Amino acid sequence: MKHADHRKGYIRTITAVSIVGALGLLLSNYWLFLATSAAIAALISLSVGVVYGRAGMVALCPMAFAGIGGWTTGWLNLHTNLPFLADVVIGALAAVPVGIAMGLPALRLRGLNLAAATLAFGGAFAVVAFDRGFPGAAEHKPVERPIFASSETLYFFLAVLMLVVVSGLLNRAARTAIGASWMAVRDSERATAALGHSVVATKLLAFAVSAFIAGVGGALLAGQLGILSGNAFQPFTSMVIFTAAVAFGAAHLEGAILAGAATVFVPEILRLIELPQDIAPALFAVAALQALAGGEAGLAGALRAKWRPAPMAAAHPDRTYPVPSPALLAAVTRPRRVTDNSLRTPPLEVRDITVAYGRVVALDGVNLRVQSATVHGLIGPNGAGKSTLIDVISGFVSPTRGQIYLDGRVLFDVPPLSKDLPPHRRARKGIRRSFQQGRVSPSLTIDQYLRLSGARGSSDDRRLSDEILAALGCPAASTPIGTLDVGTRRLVGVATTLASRPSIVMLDEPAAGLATEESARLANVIRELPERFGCAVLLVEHDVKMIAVCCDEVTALDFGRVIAHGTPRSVLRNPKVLRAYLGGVDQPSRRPAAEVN
Ligand SMILES: Nc1ncnc2c1ncn2[C@@H]1O[C@H](COP(=O)(O)OP(=O)(O)OP(=O)(O)O)[C@@H](O)[C@H]1O
Repeated sequence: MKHADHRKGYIRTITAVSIVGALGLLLSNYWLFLATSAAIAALISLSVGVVYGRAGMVALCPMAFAGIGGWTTGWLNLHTNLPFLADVVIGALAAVPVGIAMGLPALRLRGLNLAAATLAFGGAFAVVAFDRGFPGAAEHKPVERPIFASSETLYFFLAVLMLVVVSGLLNRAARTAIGASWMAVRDSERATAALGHSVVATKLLAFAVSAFIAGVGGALLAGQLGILSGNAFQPFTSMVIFTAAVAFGAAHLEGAILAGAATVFVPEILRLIELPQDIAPALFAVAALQALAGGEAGLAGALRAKWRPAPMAAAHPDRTYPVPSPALLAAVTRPRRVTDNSLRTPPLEVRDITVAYGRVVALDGVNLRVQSATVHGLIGPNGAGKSTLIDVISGFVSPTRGQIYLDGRVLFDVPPLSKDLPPHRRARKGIRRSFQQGRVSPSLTIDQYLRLSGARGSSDDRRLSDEILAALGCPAASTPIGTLDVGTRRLVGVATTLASRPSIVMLDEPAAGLATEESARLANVIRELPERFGCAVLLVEHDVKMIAVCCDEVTALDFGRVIAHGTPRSVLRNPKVLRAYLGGVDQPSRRPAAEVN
């Protein structure tokens, strides 16, 4: 299989090199000039592919970043003796701080609002910086090309080489946790943070990389045209590149090439057949809408799905799991300090947690302790405060009062000492959770998801996580998550959580939406987690059967207060719990915050 893949790869490479070589040698200077423009436009489309295609943020200012790259390269070429390629790299780097600054609105804005902000930024930059003229324009001093790329043919080869190098680096990045975090943040920011990644850093890095790539495009444009004009970097050009990138799917190299070629050759063809060139942007906009109707991957994504169908998950009808090896158990269980006292330290304890959403008191002085290597159930009717408690522990909601202890150490304390760690830092400390809506990123393979979780760093980590996948009956790591059924995705979520060696695993209604049979299988897995992997589990579930089967201890909440705690049997028979689930005339109404004390 691998051999066949290698052979296909060689054939593709030889074909591509032959086509580029033939174009370079056979085309006239005029068509070569256009082909070079297309390669540069493809590079700028790749930059859109990073920030939109991968990270899902609508940024309409790629030409502003390209303009900074072009301006800086022109200035360096005019005023220093640095080699051309150094000018290009420094020019692209100059776009990075502006890219990061442009990423700041993306931390708060999304969709149309972000599009409007970035478009306005591109417009302002064009007026303030580019319309005043590029270096060398006033003196009519063009940027000097390097000797190795002095002719149109050689410059075309240089532009194509840059495109291939940048695309290769992006493909490599896609296989790391950073690349996976871009895709994950597009699917769910909360889930990305819960896996230990800062959403702020992930988004800003996507903007920085995108600005760098567009900056390389602008720098190459400076070498191609010699003297740049502000016309090339207007917001309208940004929108044309963006729509073409969306239509063709510029997250992939082939999509970026098609987008680059379309933005250059479609207007040219329209001119040759004596139609107005201005039709081209409208055509791209229609194509982009068409592509968005079929998903966000564009034409290239759709063709990839057709020609390279994702491997389907191997079926695990009976899910009989191999017993984990002692080495696996030792590796997964967090090393604890070996004193008698620390052996009794509960992995998670919350005291007096109080949360109010305006006048609604969601949690009112909740105390809960999850003992080492146990499953602790958290039950209660709708609105009892279960998810809020998990949100508080994982850092998504700040309580007004209370303390959280992780492995006996203070994680959060209000008042008097306020220690508040953001969700991604809590995840790195060993608090891992799932979400009610099941946010295991469908854009990633299991392997990428494990990387995102920090569970594929070393070869030992890889062996461990593969063994955990097998132990839970999950498919192989290369399987795309998008091809898995809901139940298997949940198991992948649990496996990923375990592979990151957490102190505490919090599962928020893992059986929601599962068929009875799937739910029973999942219950078996959860019940065995402490024994098989030595971890502690906090399980929020409405499925009473699952609670009875899985849990060592249960805490029941109602109206944000603990109404019962003990063994599953005692809690599930407790009259207060029965009343809370069945409702009744003696149910207290939810009291406003002002009345709590
Ligand atoms: N963001 C919010 N703003 C205002 N009120 C909220 C918010 N989130 C939750 N609440 C309220 O807090 C209370 C507790 O909600 P929570 O989602 O924690 O309950 P739950 O026990 O998890 O319910 P379910 O079983 O339906 O998921 C509810 O009254 C809910 O309406």
